[in-house]
Amino acid sequence: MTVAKRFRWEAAHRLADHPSLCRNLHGHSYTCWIELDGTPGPSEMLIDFQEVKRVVSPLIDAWDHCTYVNRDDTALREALATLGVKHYVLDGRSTTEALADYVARYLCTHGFAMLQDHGVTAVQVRVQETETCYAITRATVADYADTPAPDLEQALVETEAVAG
Ligand SMILES: Nc1nc2c(c(=O)[nH]1)N=C([C@H](O)[C@H](O)COP(=O)(O)OP(=O)(O)OP(=O)(O)O)CN2
Ligand SMILES: [Zn+2]
Repeated sequence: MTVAKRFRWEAAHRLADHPSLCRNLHGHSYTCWIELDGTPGPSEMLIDFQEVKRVVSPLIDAWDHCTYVNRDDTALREALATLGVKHYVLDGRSTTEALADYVARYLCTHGFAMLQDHGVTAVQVRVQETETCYAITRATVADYADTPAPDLEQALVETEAVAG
């Protein structure tokens, strides 16, 4: 059985080393489908969608109306700091693939016990960046037992003046 929950957020980013338009700062209305695989128990519910939302929402809230910035992109980091606007520092490029992997890692680490308790064995995360492109990553929950959980507080830079 596979069940799925959708999330949405708005964010800006750039791929600084991209040979074409994507090197410019631009924005996307991101959509993310999280699919969870397992066998429902006597409750006829594999996992309550609200539990998935409880785990993933802090990440989506951190990402909504942020600018993703690569830790190595010092020019953009300085500009964002000067402007005092919300941004989220990634240890690499803000590609659709990287964001899908990040969501999967976030869910499978912060939600590890919850997923195991409900017998969720695997997740698929699909992040859609534009109408014409998306990335899907597949993760086996048991593989994340010793994986460090992403730390939102370290990655999110938000000034009081712009916090929602
Ligand atoms: N494999 C990847 N390729 C590209 C990524 C990515 O994350 N993974 N990202 C970009 C850019 O961020 C861009 O925003 C999206 O690119 P693209 O699909 O080319 O966008 P367009 O709106 O120009 O696409 P249309 O062809 O007009 O639909 C680039 N590549
Ligand atoms: Zn883009």
